[in-house]
Amino acid sequence: MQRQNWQNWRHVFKLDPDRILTDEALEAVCLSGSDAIMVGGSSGVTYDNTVDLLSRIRQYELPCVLEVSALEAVVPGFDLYLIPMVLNTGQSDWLIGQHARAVERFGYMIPWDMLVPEGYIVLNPDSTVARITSADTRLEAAQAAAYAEVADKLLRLPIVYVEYSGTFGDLELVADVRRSLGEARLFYGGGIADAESARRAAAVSDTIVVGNAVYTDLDRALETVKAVQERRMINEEV
Ligand SMILES: CC(C)=CCC/C(C)=C/CC/C(C)=C/CC/C(C)=C/CC/C(C)=C/CC/C(C)=C/CC/C(C)=C/COP(=O)(O)OP(=O)(O)O
Ligand SMILES: O=P(O)(O)OC[C@@H](O)CO
Ligand SMILES: [Mg+2]
Repeated sequence: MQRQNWQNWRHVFKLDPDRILTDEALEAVCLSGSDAIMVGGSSGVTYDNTVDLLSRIRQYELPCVLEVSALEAVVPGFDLYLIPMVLNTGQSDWLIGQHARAVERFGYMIPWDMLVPEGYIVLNPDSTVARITSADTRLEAAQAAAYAEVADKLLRLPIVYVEYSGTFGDLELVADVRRSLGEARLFYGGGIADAESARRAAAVSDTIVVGNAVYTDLDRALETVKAVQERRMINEEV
């Protein structure tokens, strides 16, 4: 069980149970040297397609965590469960309402030490996640940093996730968010498609998340792992 290690992750691939990935592609992803696989998506995620993807990933040794986006698709057998809470949503359901219903439903079955909450700041207005959660994506850097500070210092969430799903984000904003954090780790996701974008995003965050590129240009997606590892080696030498 690898559940304690998430704080050291520098690179994660996010795989969507609702999208098709060949066995060869999955093998390349799982043997790439990435720190973990996160299973998740904001739509079309079901119990069956999540079980299917988990069982395929389990042929490999790397940690596999579920980012819960739908109550009916919570599947046992993952190493950890990441629980998104959208900080800049217009509807409290996506901040805490669905969570309360999950607790009503799963009750005493919840292994709390396997759950890690993530404070999401959703910033691409054209993403499915922004539409579903009615996120206020027009935040200035100072506003995003303030949300992050609340998450870190007041709510004490261990992860702040700057989510630009589908597009490469404003890295100056991301850097401002990072400066506002104390204990929380900063996850960045959105539009990382090659070594260069991975390097740039990794310079202003703790963990980078690569999703779409796996499905659109796998070879370049795989280069993102090496880019982050090179950076890690340089940091360890300094
Ligand atoms: C025994 C055992 C294992 C029991 C299970 C214990 C457990 C884990 C219980 C659940 C506890 C709990 C509190 C659950 C929360 C339930 C829930 C549904 C919360 C809401 C989460 C939320 C805010 C979802 C909104 C969407 C979101 C933020 C999804 C994250 C993934 C994401 C952003 C994907 C990218 O999406 P998109 O922009 O759409 O990109 P694609 O179009 O490419 O997909
Ligand atoms: O799909 P991309 O744009 O790589 O984004 C990754 C991840 O942050 C999505 O939740
Ligand atoms: Mg999806």
